[in-house]
Amino acid sequence: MPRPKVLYNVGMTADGKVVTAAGDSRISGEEDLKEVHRLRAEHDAVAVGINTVRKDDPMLNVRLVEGEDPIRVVFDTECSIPLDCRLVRTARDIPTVVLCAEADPGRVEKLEKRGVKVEEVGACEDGVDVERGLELLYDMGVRTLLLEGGPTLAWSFLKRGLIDEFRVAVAPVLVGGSDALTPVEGEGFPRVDLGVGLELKRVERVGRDVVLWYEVSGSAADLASEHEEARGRSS
Ligand SMILES: NC(=O)C1=CN([C@@H]2O[C@H](COP(=O)(O)OP(=O)(O)OC[C@H]3O[C@@H](n4cnc5c(N)ncnc54)[C@H](OP(=O)(O)O)[C@@H]3O)[C@@H](O)[C@H]2O)C=CC1
Ligand SMILES: Nc1nc(O)c(N)c(N[C@@H]2O[C@H](COP(=O)(O)O)[C@@H](O)[C@H]2O)n1
Repeated sequence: MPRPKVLYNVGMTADGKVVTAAGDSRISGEEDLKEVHRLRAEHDAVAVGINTVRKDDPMLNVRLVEGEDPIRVVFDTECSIPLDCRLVRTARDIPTVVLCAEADPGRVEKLEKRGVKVEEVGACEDGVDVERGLELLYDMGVRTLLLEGGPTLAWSFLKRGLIDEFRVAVAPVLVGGSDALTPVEGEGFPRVDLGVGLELKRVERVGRDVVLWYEVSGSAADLASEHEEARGRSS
């Protein structure tokens, strides 16, 4: 089934954290934030997990550069999104979709009255059925999706092979914290060679940050065997 192309984008400290243990996620510098808004304008939709909504109360719109707002999508298993969060409060002006596993009809009514579109797509082991959710977005006309996190939702996409590109802005700061989250959380792959392989496409300095732009190129195990084959051919 067709699905949108997915770019996962995060701001990360030089020691690999996307939020401090105390909950501060303002990591990217001003220039990179402008780039993030440019990316939002270039994508049909932007998606986050419900914890990011709970912690950051984000807008996910385009306001630092000229451009159109993308559709805002929240993966929210039980349709628990707060009615007073900014996404819901602005849903009449900016298309906002909540993808849930199943929802109480009273809850759906409250959200839809406020302009939010609620879609029940069923469950997977991690929460909302991500594959079905992406297919539904495709059916709605979404061809490109900017995944903005958080790391728990990103793992759910990654382990299913649903991330096509990864862009990370590395900020020149160290924050430490063994409880501070990294770009991808979840259970993780047990071995490096089973991880998702990346190919570096671009490195650029954006203000004070360094941006690394990767394409996903299969599992690290696949890449290792291709590399061995190429070595065999050249010897
Ligand atoms: N620096 C950066 O660029 C960014 C930082 N962040 C930070 O990340 C933190 C939030 O990340 P995190 O805690 O990982 O939470 P997420 O935002 O990834 O949300 C995860 C939650 O989404 C719900 N969910 C629904 N369907 C799925 C699914 N299929 N797979 C996984 N989760 C699903 C679950 O909650 P439920 O079961 O309740 O529905 C789950 O616990 C915040 O502190 C935020 O500031 C976030 C984005 C970017
Ligand atoms: N790329 C990036 N860099 C950071 O430093 C960030 N904190 C984020 N966060 C993402 O953007 C959301 C906030 O968006 P608004 O400014 O409210 O529009 C936040 O919730 C994360 O998804 N991204």
